[in-house]
Amino acid sequence: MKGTVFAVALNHRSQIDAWHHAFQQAPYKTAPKTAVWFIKPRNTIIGNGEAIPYPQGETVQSGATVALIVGKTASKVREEDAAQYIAGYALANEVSLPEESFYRPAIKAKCRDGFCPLGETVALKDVDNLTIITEINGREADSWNTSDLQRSAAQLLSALSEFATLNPGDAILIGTPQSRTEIQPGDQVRILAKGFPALENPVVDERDITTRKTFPPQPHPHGTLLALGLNYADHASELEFKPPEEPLVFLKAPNTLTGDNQTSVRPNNIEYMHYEAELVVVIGKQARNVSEADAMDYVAGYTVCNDYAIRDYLENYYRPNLRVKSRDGLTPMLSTIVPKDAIPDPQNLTLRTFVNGELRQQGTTADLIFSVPVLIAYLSEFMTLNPGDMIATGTPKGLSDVVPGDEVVVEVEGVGRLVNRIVSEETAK
Ligand SMILES: O=C(O)C/C(=C\C=C(/O)C(=O)O)C(=O)O
Ligand SMILES: [Mg+2]
Repeated sequence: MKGTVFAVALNHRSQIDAWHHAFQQAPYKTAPKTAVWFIKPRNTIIGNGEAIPYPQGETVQSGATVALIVGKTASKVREEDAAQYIAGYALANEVSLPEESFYRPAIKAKCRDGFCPLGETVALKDVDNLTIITEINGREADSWNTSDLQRSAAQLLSALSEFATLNPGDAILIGTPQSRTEIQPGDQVRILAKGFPALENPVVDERDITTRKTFPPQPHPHGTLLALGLNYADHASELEFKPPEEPLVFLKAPNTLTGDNQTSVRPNNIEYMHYEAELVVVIGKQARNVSEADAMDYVAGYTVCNDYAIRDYLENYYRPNLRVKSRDGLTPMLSTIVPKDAIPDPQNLTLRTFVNGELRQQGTTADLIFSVPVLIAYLSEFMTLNPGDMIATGTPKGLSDVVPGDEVVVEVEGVGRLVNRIVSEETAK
């Protein structure tokens, strides 16, 4: 799979029923109004026949589904035109630990190594009434029909392309029912649907997997972009949150990246477009189960990003939804990496944001709740970090709204200074 694998949560009617009570809780007290997106990063993707690694002591659930495969660059596509942008479909398995909450992106449940088997692409016209069967060790364990989805594949492509340009090879997993099939080491998981070759994967205790997928050491910015929410206590309290007890990690797709001296679009009819100055750590060497003490050996260097958020679009589900944080061009990042050795102490750098020359945000990485080594140890405990992967470490207090015409400069001491200008949707056309 050469593209980004997007996935949608809560798209099956049985999930809406099962989570009904949770949706009524504060602060939103309503079901999600828009599709709830997340990403299956590159460490999760495996092919037909490859082993699904089973993390010891966890419950693992198979989630048979279909992936829509994008065939042509798609931006703001209408539902009725969606078919022109679809190359075909492939069977997929959205493997997950049980979903205990839809409040956070559940990276630990969904983004483990090998948790997204993907089959061969088939040029089918649509998958709107497709029965998907899961067999475990040759016996049928589950069956569901795509007609029970809330949004069809065409509707999903249209909704996602509204804020994220999709490229050929990108995929969208169209959803799974609430009930999933538990799998165990030694199981053979087979997914079947009419018109598709079977997708078959053995489940293997992850301690028995000796080879890990490597990726070419692509230059920044093509790795997986992980980002921290609320990693500075002063910023958490500014948003009226308690500081987190565990890192709150979410993912951003490549469509959101742009460079220095570029423009970013403020959507019409919103109130909160917030800049976020962040130190970005770039991984230099494959990291899995790395201790805090060794973590810095895996760092190539540092760069700077502006993790813009359209906070109007926050919903209380898989927060923050990609619609808030992964919009086209809304993550400016410097293309230069300052080597690790040039920054003796990444835990003592000043971050600043200037809007039209006025200092609006200032903080120091000394206030990071979870430090760089802690984050690398935390992530590598359940996923392989590869060269080129990036960790945006979060932003300190000092958010304010920015509007078309504003020049926004974010800087991290010793690492760099990144300039961006805000434009309106009309100017961007
Ligand atoms: O968006 C929010 O309200 C908080 C948040 C993410 C915050 C950051 O990106 C950050 O602190 O840098 C969230 O995950 O909900
Ligand atoms: Mg941020």
